[in-house]
Amino acid sequence: MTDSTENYHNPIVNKLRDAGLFIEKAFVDGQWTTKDTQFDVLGTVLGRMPSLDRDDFQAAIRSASAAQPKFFESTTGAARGALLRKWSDLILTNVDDIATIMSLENGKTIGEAKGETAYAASFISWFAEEATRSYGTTIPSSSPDTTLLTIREPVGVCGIITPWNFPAAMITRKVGPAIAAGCSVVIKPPSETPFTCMALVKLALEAGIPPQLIQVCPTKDRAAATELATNPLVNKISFTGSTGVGKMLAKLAAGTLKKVSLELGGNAPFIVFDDANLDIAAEGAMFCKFRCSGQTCVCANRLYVQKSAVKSFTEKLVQKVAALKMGAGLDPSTTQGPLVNKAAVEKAQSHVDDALKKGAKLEIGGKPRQDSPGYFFEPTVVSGVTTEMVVSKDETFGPLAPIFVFETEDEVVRLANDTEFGLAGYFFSCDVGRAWRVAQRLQVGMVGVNTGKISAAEAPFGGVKESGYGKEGSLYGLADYQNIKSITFGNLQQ
Ligand SMILES: NC(=O)c1ccc[n+]([C@@H]2O[C@H](COP(=O)([O-])OP(=O)(O)OC[C@H]3O[C@@H](n4cnc5c(N)ncnc54)[C@H](O)[C@@H]3O)[C@@H](O)[C@H]2O)c1
Ligand SMILES: O=CCCC(=O)O
Repeated sequence: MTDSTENYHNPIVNKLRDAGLFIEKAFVDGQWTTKDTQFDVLGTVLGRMPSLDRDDFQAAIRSASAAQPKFFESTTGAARGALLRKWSDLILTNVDDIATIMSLENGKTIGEAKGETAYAASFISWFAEEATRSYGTTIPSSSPDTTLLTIREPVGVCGIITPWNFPAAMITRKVGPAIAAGCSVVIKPPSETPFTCMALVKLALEAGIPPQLIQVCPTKDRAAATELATNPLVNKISFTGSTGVGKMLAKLAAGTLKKVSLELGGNAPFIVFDDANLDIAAEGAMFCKFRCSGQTCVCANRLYVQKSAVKSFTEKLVQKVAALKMGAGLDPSTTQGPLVNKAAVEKAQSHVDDALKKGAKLEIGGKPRQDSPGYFFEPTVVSGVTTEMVVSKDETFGPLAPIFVFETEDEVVRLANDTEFGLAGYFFSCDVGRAWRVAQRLQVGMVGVNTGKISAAEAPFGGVKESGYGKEGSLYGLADYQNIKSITFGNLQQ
């Protein structure tokens, strides 16, 4: 192990204004550290990271546990807010470098990467404000002899595990409220995209956040990462990722009854009624289907279009898809970056093949492409899709827009809800009565009505059913990192 933050010869640093933001190290107990056991990020194209083991996780947890009470006891909400505000400002000042690192490790376009960096910073600045609004209550007591009130306390040490598709925002949406509440965190960043996380943490230190408060344990050893779910010193685990891994972590966390937040997979319905503005609907579909090349948990997975609108909507969508341009994320003319890996391309292909085999029609796209390095799959639209096809049940997590036809409102609501997932849902209609009805009837945590954009720091983010539990961002996000303590005061007068 070493305490050096020096950076060296990796060619990526030539693309950065501040080469020190590219860090191939872990951050444990206030030290930048490395190990002999390492893993490649993007093969060997980008860099290497130390792969931490269970002992390292335990050391990080112990250090975070020792630091947390000191931090909470020595800071007010306003002081924690000031630290977070400074961190958010530093992220925005370094947006170009962070976006460059993110685009290189994730593949998303530089425009999207800058957008995500601003989105990531917005969670920190949001929770900087929330830190000062952590109110308790006074409660009318049922007994004349007592006075009852509540205060909010940090849960303690939070284990944080996040996916590669939003290398910055999934981390700040958790770390922002954790620090606002007075918690410490041990982060297991995604092994596909650890470098964005390290840059963010370096800026957190520059902002003055105490070193032991944020620990980062990159690893390829998934079993070691489960220490965050089992170690008794960890009080909460917050996970974003697939439903299978989320369920496994929740079971492990039950052993010590940790508080658990789970942001899991989706299978979002996207409904276009025949009274919708079809141009707005097609625009919404482009955003929420093809953002991050279809690799977001809130991406539309099933597009239901009412029979009389299907021809016109499909034409509009195909025309827009034809204008997309695949390529390297750093090329400013690129609108679609590569998928995360070969398996992602194979999954998209298998969903297309299955649909076509069962009678769907290919409108555009439909195959892998290899014009530049990376795993590309053409933005694809398939029509005539039915419930027998795999894509009606399984999240593609890729650039495939499958169009189903429906006839009535009742039918489409039933179809939309016919899934074990319940993260996001979208629909387009100019009928106010229908808008209110359908918004209530969709079994999801988040609904977009006449818009495909539902994500913002102020909007409660989270799902129902097997898409998980807990709300991130918004006025609810801080509470997930706090315990409410009730204090009953006995009346001292006889
Ligand atoms: N609801 C949300 O907010 C949200 C946001 C982004 C992604 N997602 C979901 O995430 C999934 C895609 O991400 P993914 O493929 O990286 O998910 P994943 O579950 O495979 O991985 C997520 C994180 O968990 C880690 N992990 C994986 N297996 C583990 C194990 N056995 N023990 C400990 N840690 C483990 C990974 O290394 C990564 O850091 C999709 O289903 C998507 O819908 C949900
Ligand atoms: O992938 C899921 C998160 C994306 C978002 O916050 O909009």
